[in-house]
Amino acid sequence: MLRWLTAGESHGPALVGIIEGLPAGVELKISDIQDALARRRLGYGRGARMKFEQDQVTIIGGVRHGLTQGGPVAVQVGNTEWPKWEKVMSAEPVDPAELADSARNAPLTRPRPGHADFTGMQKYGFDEARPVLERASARETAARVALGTVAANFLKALGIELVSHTVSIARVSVPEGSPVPHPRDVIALDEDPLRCFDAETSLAMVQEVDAAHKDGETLGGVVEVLAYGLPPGLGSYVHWDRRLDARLAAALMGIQAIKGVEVGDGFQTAGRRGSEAHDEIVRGDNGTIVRSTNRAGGIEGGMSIGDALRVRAAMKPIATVPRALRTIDISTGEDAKAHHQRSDVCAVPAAGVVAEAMVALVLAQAVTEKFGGDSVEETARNMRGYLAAIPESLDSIGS
Ligand SMILES: Cc1cc2nc3c(=O)[nH]c(=O)nc-3n(C[C@H](O)[C@H](O)[C@H](O)COP(=O)(O)O)c2cc1C
Ligand SMILES: C=C(O[C@@H]1CC(C(=O)O)=C[C@@H](OP(=O)(O)O)[C@H]1O)C(=O)O
Repeated sequence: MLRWLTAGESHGPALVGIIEGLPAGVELKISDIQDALARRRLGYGRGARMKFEQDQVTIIGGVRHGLTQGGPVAVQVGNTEWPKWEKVMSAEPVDPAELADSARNAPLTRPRPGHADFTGMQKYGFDEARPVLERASARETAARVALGTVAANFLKALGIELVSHTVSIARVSVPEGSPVPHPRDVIALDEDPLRCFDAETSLAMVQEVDAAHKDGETLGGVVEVLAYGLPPGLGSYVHWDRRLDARLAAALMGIQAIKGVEVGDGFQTAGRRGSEAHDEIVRGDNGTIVRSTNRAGGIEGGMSIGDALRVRAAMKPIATVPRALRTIDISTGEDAKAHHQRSDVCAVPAAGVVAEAMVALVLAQAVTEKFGGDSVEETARNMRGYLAAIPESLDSIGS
């Protein structure tokens, strides 16, 4: 089984990710991970930290001469700001006198609504929020994107490719029925300030972010991830926790600030009549069986159907609102304004890159389950054998 874990704090020395269960022979270079991390830093509306902090990537194990070896792959993403935090975040005990004048170490006793701060303090028995926010912070998503790169490289070797894009920022959305991007569009997408595939909508999104910034506000939005080249039959209908849609939903909901997930047309489908809700099975031009539409987002019965996969995730507005929200100072019991130093106005484009990484990890897990293999060649051979044995495979419309 493919599994993965991350460790590390937002202002610690580094984040670490480990992925275990991938076959040998997956191509992986440090620059692949650096490129993915650079994409995660993009996006109009991100805060000051993204400008000065760099992600320092080291592959600690599992890769030799650019190829995975079959063992766990461990990646470290160093925080370049660590020297400023060395005392505050030291793993070793520190003499309190050394921290007495440290503004960075000032107790965070005004928990921010919308964050893990207050309940985290109650649950773990802390008298301030620093230990909570250090791990709850979405800085951790850098490690997930690093691991997602390994998964995406594995999938690519099997002809499966992913792309993500921004569908809406606050109330500004791409028009319904707009073209969806393909992985070949990723350079154009990354050049767009909001990773939006529709230039006109992107301009309106920039204005929305500017207006929110001016008003001391923050914004959320919706991202979409597409995967092309999937074989039919990943996941299963036989049990709830084998369903591919359920596993994708859990992975997407596991991203900080994601509050809703849609598969295909999702909530819109609920408002349609049955005859307009599904994807009819018809003969394509070359005689193969195809779908007339892709409303289901490439999943039926908890399984990939061989058509393009399409999932969306809705992000709430950043909770550290400059126009600070009401809270209680836990040290005094008095009414107060929530702690605020700096923050992103909008991190939706970055969330799209993180969502892409999570989808890549879930798909890689489903592929290894279905096809096994200790080398990529063995996995590919098993997949080819399976596809050859399917009497009529699907050509995907729109891929
Ligand atoms: C890529 C990304 C960047 C984020 N940046 C910030 C930020 O700068 N400030 C902030 O308050 N929250 C930020 N968040 C969101 C918080 O981490 C999140 O709202 C918090 O963990 C609580 O959300 P939850 O209730 O879903 O866990 C970001 C989330 C993501 C995915
Ligand atoms: C550091 C990252 O995102 C951070 C996520 C985050 C949060 O509360 O989730 C808060 C901000 O950090 P800080 O409070 O130190 O300014 C973001 O910059 C990153 O994405 O690499």
